[in-house]
Amino acid sequence: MAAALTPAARKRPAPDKAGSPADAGKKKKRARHQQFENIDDYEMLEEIGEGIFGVVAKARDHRTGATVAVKWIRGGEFDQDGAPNLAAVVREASFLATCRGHPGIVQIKNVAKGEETRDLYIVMELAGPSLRSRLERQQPFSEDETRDAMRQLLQAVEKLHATGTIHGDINPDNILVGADGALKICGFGCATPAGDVAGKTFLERLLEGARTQHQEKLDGTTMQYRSPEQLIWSQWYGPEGDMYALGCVMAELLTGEPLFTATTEDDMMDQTLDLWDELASMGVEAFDDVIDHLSLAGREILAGLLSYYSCERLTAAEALKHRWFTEETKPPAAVKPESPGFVPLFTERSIGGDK
Ligand SMILES: Nc1ncnc2c1ncn2[C@@H]1O[C@H](COP(=O)(O)OP(=O)(O)OP(=O)(O)O)[C@@H](O)[C@H]1O
Repeated sequence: MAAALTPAARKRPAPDKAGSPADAGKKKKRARHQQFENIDDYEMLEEIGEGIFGVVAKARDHRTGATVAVKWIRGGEFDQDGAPNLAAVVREASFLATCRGHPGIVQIKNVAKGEETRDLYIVMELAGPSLRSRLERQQPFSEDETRDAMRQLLQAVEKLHATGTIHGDINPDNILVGADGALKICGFGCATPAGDVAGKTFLERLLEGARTQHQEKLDGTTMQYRSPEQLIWSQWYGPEGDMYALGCVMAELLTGEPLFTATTEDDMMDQTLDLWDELASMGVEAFDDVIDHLSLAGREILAGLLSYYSCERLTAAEALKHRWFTEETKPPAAVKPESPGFVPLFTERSIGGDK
């Protein structure tokens, strides 16, 4: 069994000692907290996540008393004009808005702009904790739990892809787990429109030069969940990259450990090629050593998602029609559409500046 499928010796975070890097991080977060409290309508309760484009915090909406999640992107952090921020936020908010109402995608409530600071805020429903923290705290998922989780994720990704959106950064940090086990995909900072690449094979994309837009954001994606084509030909990746990431997530649900543990792009490529080699030579038996509690049908899904060639990879719609989902003995939980509870987007209003 090659390294790619060996359960990872995942490194736990170092103990939080005074003066350690973790402590320095906390001080940084506290400083942000003080500034965040200056926002008129939202009282910051605690920071819950951080991406390259902003901080996500649990916050209380003073007007309604509701607890929400606010992604705060500081104005001008990436450009003196602040223009790239605005474009990125509008794009991220638009992707979320397009999918609103789907239970598997975190609901956007509002977008706001601080007139003085030019900070931008995406207000969302609060969900979570993240699947990453669930996996770190509890046992790996059983096959039934994995099937339920994968069904929800595939339905959400089917919706995303149907709207022409590539998420681009699906990983356990960007999957939130509700108290009832309901999963929601968040973290749309690297999302991109399928645009020119939609409906084309990978080869057609290469020949026609049809590139995925905004590929500059690939650096922000989580390397251990990148598909082979994202690793090699990053400008031509399509929605299939999300399917590969879902394969990585599925393996992690079953083992409790990340499928790939590479820390450099070269290592990641080596591990990706090892997996390709194993799947090519052993087929679904490639998973025997690490996933002993998965039926043949489940292994077919896993192998179909982790196919090296993007054109052979299962789409979300195809995966959902597979017998692993359709022939299970237990009836699937009904998925009810959610009321978006939506406040119109881009109602620009001042939410206070630095006072
Ligand atoms: N609505 C939410 N409720 C609870 N937690 C959230 C919510 N949205 C995001 N998070 C948490 O905050 C983290 C960072 O979110 P963010 O949207 O910044 O991620 P990202 O898109 O991966 O980063 P970036 O936008 O910088 O690329 C997520 O990984 C998630 O764990």
